Amino acid sequence: MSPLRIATRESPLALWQAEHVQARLRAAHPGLEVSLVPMTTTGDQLLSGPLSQSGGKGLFVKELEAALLEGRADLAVHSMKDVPAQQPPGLAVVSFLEGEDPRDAFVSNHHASLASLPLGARLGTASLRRQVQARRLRPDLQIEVLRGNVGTRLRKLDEGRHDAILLACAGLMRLGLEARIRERLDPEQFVPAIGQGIVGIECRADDDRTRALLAPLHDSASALRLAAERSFNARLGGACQAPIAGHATPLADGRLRLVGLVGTPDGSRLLREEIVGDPAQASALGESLADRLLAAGAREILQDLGG
Ligand SMILES: NCc1[nH]cc(CCC(=O)O)c1CC(=O)O
Repeated sequence: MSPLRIATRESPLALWQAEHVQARLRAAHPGLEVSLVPMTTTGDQLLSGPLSQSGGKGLFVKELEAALLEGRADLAVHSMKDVPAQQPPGLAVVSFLEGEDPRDAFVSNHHASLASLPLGARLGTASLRRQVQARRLRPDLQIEVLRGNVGTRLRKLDEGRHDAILLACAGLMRLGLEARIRERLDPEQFVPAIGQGIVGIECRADDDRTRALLAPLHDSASALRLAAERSFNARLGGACQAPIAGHATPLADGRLRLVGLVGTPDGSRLLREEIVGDPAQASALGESLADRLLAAGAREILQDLGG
């Protein structure tokens, strides 16, 4: 059997995720050779270069997808949060691993929570989704742009450039940095990003061998969550410049609940809706929620942004 090649970004978090998938594949298929093909993406280069006004999520996955399409790798491991709503022709995201904590993390060396930050404190985050939700809870804060890999962001916090920063719990936990989390933000008040905390695996849609090898890694609860959240995002128009959040959770009675948020980039308008329904119709649920938000004003917001 030829070795299975995993395309991955070179950031510590991406490497952790790729090595995790490598270990899972080896465990599921003893004797299978699994290798890593690390590569730098345009998104990674921009992290250290000039600030691009959100060049689109696709920047972190495009090079990995090119490697798949050109046959230089067989699968790509992604944080689903960074994966756009639609894949290029010929590729498919076929497996989702079991989800890690989907919540956002409040990280600070001197303060215990977002609510207890002193008046006018400096909060670092680059994500529009986090900016607008933080501003709504704490309009007094000075929200500052913070970019880079998880390690870079923590270093900037430790250097005193910010009083606190916001990151995903999942990334910190994977990197063994869980102790840095001071507060896990309530997903009702602070809606997580679509796919946050879930690792997904993409391959060529017609590559039956890779798909069969990946099957034992697939988690159906994550797949449900993603189906609802990603169809919500796709219906809203995918990679636009508006802050968007979406988070699905299974209810005790077996139904699926989906919360969605769309706003203007400056947070002056923030629309939130929720829906509960049959998990077997997860994609339709996401689309219905998007339609509700579009009717409630998201259409104007997205049109104004040219989305
Ligand atoms: N945008 C970078 C990114 N992509 C995925 C994660 C965290 C891990 C995950 O959501 O699965 C992070 C870091 C962060 O937001 O703190």
